[in-house]
Amino acid sequence: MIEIERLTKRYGATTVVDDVSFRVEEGAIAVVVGTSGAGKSTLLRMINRLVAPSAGRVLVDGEDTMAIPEDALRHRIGYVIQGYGLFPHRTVAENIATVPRLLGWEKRRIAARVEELLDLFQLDPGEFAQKFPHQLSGGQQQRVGVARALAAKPALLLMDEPFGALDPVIRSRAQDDLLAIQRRLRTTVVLVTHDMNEAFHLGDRIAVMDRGRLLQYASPGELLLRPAEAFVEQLVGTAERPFRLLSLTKVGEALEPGHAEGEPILLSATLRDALSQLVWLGREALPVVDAAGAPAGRISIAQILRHGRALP
Ligand SMILES: Nc1ncnc2c1ncn2[C@@H]1O[C@H](COP(=O)(O)OP(=O)(O)OP(=O)(O)O)[C@@H](O)[C@H]1O
Repeated sequence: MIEIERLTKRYGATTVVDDVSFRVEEGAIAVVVGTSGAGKSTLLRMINRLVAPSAGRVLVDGEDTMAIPEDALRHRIGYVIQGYGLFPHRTVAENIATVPRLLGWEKRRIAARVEELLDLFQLDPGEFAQKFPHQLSGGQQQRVGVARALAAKPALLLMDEPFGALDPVIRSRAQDDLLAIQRRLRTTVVLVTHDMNEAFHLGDRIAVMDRGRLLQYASPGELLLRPAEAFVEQLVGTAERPFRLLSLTKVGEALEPGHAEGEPILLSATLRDALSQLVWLGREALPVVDAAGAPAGRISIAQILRHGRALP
């Protein structure tokens, strides 16, 4: 768990992070969004003390970060930035091994960890371990960057626009991969982005910042239905609001009994996916199946509308 208490950063007379407090539960993903210059990166960099706070404090698992020596702190907190910051003259394996080496892990343990992470990120160790960063695609470099940040099993992972350099298709896959890996490892994550779609896709909670201030810190559903200020509503995008709401609910949560004809939809798909499919196929309803392909019921346009209105 991470607790940010009244964190403030001033440069001369300018306050770039202004009295920000929020808490991220163990194993949750908090996404910080806001316009350019809102103070998102500065906030993130105060968490691992790359930037020294002017006031306030950060607790990681109850411990004040000021009480932890800086290098020890950075070993406990993974950090991923746009462009991944891989060491160009080190192989993929050496890059991933950076922190375990600094921590003095035994060679065998490091090798096993590197292999485990390469597997986890679907990079065949035989093919990738000895490659250099310039021999990898952007998406592969991104995965190595995250693998390196996770190598020493950090309590917390900080990510600053980690998908910013990826094209939309790869970006969406990288987000899904991160979610799958994060759900498995249960690492607490604080991620900065200016992309609202990314925020709604990844965030258990979303922190909205504007000119250094935290305007709202809430779940995606609350942010949509109860925006604290006009600026939050505007940032969320009123035209996108219904679709974002539908994307927060799984088909399984709105399932109807009965049959329908046509291409089945998975229980785990979102209502947004279902609506899109229904409109595309020009149907009133479609069958729903579970992951094994067994029939589970149906989903209809009428049901999606009913559900859309009844959301929290
Ligand atoms: N070392 C510094 N000295 C003076 N001002 C700084 C310094 N670092 C950042 N700032 C200012 O602080 C403000 C917040 O910067 P920050 O990078 O945290 O914003 P951001 O929300 O991450 O923006 P972006 O999305 O554009 O990266 C900006 O106005 C920036 O110019």
